[in-house]
Amino acid sequence: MFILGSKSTLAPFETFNLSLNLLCAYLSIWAISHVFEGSRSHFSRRLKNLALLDPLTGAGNRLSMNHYFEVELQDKSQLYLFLLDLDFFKQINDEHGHGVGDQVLIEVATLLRVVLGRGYVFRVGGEEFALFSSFANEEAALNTAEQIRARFENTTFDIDGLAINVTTSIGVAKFKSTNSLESFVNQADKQLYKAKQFGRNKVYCKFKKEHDYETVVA
Ligand SMILES: Nc1nc2c(ncn2[C@@H]2O[C@H](COP(=O)(O)OP(=O)(O)OP(=O)(O)O)[C@@H](O)[C@H]2O)c(=O)[nH]1
Repeated sequence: MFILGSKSTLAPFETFNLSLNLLCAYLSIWAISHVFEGSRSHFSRRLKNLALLDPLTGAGNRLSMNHYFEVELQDKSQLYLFLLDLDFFKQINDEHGHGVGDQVLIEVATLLRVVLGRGYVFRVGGEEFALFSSFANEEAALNTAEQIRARFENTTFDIDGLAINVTTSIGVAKFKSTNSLESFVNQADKQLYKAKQFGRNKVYCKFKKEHDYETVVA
């Protein structure tokens, strides 16, 4: 009580000095914590990217596909999955080397993002990609898958002066309310298998009648 009630014995200059010191200390702590917080969030972003992105192509990996499907995606009612695999990719590696193969994969991922537009691209295997997007109906989904197939057929990648052509086989699946991610992927995988089996550079899906393939799909 005595101390609280006592008059300050500090001279005005000392009071000013003390306030200045306190202000400096406060600003220093603020600046340090600010820098620390900045680098902490930078590293946490980098860690997240390392965990969720394929380091070669920058596309999402399997883990981010799971997160996207299970957590982020709210409305799956019009969802379609294109499972896309490059045809005879081993030949590119064998003929031009793994480095060129890597560059092709980077170009492929970029082209997929461009052609798909709104939608998500994940690299789920060496030369296999999973594309998720919503469409108004089956025809629209199939048309887009076919456009992607045709785009690859008509694109020549320039890799360090080498002209590289690669085609794709695509299996398409439409989401059903009973689907888990695994069963959804399996559904598309069955169609991809058919596309490979029946000649590659093709789009297959369950909801398209077999006889239509001759006319619509290459
Ligand atoms: N350059 C490169 N090649 C990869 C990578 N991951 C997988 N591969 C190669 O992809 C090739 C896949 O070969 P296969 O499974 O025989 O498939 P494919 O030659 O595309 O033939 P189909 O799929 O049957 O049309 C192998 O040569 C793998 O080494 C990668 O990250 N970089």
